[in-house]
Amino acid sequence: MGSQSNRTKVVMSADKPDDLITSDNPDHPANLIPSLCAKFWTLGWVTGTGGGCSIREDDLVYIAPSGVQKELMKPTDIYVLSLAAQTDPTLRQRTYLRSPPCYKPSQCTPLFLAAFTRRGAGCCIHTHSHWAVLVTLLLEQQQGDSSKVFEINNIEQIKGFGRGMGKTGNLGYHDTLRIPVIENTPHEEDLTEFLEEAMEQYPDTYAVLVRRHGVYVWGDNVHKAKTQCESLDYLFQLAVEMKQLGLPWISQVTPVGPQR
Ligand SMILES: CSCCC(=O)C(=O)COP(=O)(O)O
Ligand SMILES: [Zn+2]
Repeated sequence: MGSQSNRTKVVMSADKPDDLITSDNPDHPANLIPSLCAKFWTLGWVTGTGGGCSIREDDLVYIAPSGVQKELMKPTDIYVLSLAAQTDPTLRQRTYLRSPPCYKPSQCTPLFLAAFTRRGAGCCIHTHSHWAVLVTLLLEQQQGDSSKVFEINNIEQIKGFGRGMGKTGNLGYHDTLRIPVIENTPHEEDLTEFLEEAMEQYPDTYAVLVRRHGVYVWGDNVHKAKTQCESLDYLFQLAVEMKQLGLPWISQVTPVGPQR
């Protein structure tokens, strides 16, 4: 296995690339990625340069640099690419409309692109949250296929999740939330094929856990991706604490009141 630099070819193009990341609007992706990452850092999601997030607006994808302190990023650090301009179906060769000097694009880029191309997501967040990692370690203790999926039900915060891309409404209190787990690989970009397999196996999932590493969470837009990532982190923490108390993640609770 080589390093990312000799595995992924990066091509540059664009007339006025800085126009793509210059805006007074705090909700512009080039402003939003740094401000979101600064918030995520306070939650322990993107410490030590790990983790990050990417935003897609129509055809344009905004990506952070690799190996930088994500909470200190500036809009001028952001890469931009056009999804339509990508001709390599494996996305190993990528054409950037804007590329800041001195950096490489995030190693998470092909995983973010999988969420955009395969799910039509508008935002994808990758965290190295302790709670996500601990859940994968607890699952690792289980035998067989049960170690490959996190399942929880009958917890109010499950309502923070959509039913699936293209489906309306959110999960209900009694629904079971299932998040597949893939094994970690030495290089982040090598996770892509396993993330894509998990997406196929769990067509309604909005997240994939990576064993001993973290989690990828996406949504139609920034608001939904952030809501789902926060809900998931809450559930992961709860699950770890439930396990410490000997409480099961799946429970049989008799529904009360009218079922809608
Ligand atoms: C200590 S971070 C190792 C790489 C990683 O897992 C990650 O999420 C960050 O990758 P990037 O290329 O965006 O710095
Ligand atoms: Zn990572």
